Amino acid sequence: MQQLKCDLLVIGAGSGGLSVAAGASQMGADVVLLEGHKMGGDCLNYGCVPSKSLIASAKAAYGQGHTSAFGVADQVPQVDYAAAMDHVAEVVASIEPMDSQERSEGFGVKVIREFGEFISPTQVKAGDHIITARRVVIATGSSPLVPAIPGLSTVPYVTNETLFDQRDKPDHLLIIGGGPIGMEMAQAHVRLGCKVTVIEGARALGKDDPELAKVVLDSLRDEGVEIAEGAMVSAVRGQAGAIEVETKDGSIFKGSHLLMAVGRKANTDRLNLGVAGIETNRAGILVDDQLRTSNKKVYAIGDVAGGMQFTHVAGYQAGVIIKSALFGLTSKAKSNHIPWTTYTDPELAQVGLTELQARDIYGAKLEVVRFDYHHNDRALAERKTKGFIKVMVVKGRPVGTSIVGHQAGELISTWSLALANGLKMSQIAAMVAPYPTISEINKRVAGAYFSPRLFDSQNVKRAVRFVQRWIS
Ligand SMILES: Cc1cc2nc3c(=O)[nH]c(=O)nc-3n(C[C@H](O)[C@H](O)[C@H](O)COP(=O)(O)OP(=O)(O)OC[C@H]3O[C@@H](n4cnc5c(N)ncnc54)[C@H](O)[C@@H]3O)c2cc1C
Ligand SMILES: NC(=O)c1ccc[n+]([C@@H]2O[C@H](COP(=O)([O-])OP(=O)(O)OC[C@H]3O[C@@H](n4cnc5c(N)ncnc54)[C@H](O)[C@@H]3O)[C@@H](O)[C@H]2O)c1
Repeated sequence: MQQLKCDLLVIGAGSGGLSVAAGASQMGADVVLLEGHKMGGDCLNYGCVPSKSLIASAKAAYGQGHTSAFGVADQVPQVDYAAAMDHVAEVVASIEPMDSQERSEGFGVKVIREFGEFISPTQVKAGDHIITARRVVIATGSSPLVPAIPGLSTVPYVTNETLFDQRDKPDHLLIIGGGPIGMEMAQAHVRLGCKVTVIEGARALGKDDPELAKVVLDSLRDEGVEIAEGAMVSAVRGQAGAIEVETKDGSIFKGSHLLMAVGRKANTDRLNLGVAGIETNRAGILVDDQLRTSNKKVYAIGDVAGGMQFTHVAGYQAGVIIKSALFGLTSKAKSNHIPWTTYTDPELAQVGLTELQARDIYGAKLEVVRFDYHHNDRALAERKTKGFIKVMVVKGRPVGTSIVGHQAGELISTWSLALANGLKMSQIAAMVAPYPTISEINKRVAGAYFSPRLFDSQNVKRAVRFVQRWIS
């Protein structure tokens, strides 16, 4: 056994772990990073990158069939599913160097390609190394949850970890779960020429404002995706090419392939957390607002910490703990300014409170302002007029923003900035956006907040009449 000592031991080289290790090492800490599987974790290998790359193929296919409104004849897209998946693999490969062992080593990090497990509150064993660290960061991510549905273990199915290895185009893809994975992959596959059925036990896109989710779901249905909601799966049977999914009410859905997308399970199994006094619940490792576990020398970040499960959250949390682990400063993680986007077409983006949440908290003090895409000139030029923004405002400051429409994921960052810094609607209204851009929507919705105050106010009208009498 080789004994190692370090300032910071990071377990898991995904979105969170890579950021902590690189940041801490470049600031002078002695860092060891463990990775038992692929460098880059879920986001690079099985998550964000492959899914957005496949969505890009699907968008290209859809685009070919929808050009006539622009004066260019529609084409029937000739989709080569295997080639689309090869494009996905190429994109992953092009990003791999950014997350590689060599890059981390370039920052001075010692990388050990082994799974780690605690053998004491401050010691972790990885292969033939025992590492003693001043502070440990657990960033081991999550895996697809595969529930014990009767019959599931007897049929072939894919998860996000195997979907992108597939080269045979599914004739009819059944997807269990209508969350972001299910809905993004449903639209991608229908656009690539597959029949698609989504079977969702509750409400599809259930974490988002239902008014906005409906715009996305209607679009997907218009494109041919069958979406069954309130359809909890109770049994699965069949064989490759002929799969049947049964729901609690006795409905049966038939398809050729099956994708399981029913949520995530925190990667804690291999860690031997008990020996380190680290507590967990169903969602993952329990952390306080400084991301410390019940063992105060150990932090947990990213998906394994059971909160919002996004790459940008893991990256943000990495920054939070670097401050406290390296400089001993109190550093708290906030969540009110964390946005998320589901990359369907139209996109669906949220930051802060939804309308329902804001109404629960603020009641009559809440004002909701809206602006529709069809009033935006660029959206009209591009024929992307579906969608709207709504901003929840309390005493002149936004407390949440929801956007459904073209580039919603790009537009939402402005509102994260506003929430992170407690900006007022007047500060958003003071911004000037270039004409004609989709981003004018952000300014116009702030304008919509002030319009009734300016244009419907008798006081303003009286003041203008008064001043006009006196100026020459
Ligand atoms: C299909 C899909 C699409 C997604 N799309 C988006 C998106 O568009 N935008 C977005 O923000 N998020 C997206 N996500 C979520 C995003 O991928 C995760 O939130 C993010 O990867 C979490 O980062 P992490 O560092 O917590 O974990 P990971 O990136 O998963 O890294 C964890 C690493 O730890 C390693 N590991 C586990 N146990 C051990 C151990 N004991 N010892 C050593 N190493 C270990 C694993 O092998 C892995 O490499 C998507 C997820 C999926 C599944
Ligand atoms: N664009 C993005 O940022 C993006 C994209 C994909 C995934 N992600 C991340 O990955 C996480 C996981 O995504 P997900 O879609 O797997 O999970 P999810 O938890 O968001 O959705 C899973 C869905 O499956 C349903 N379900 C569970 N059991 C079922 C059953 N037996 N029968 C029918 N339906 C059932 C649930 O009601 C839920 O709606 C997301 O929460 C998100 O954090 C992010």
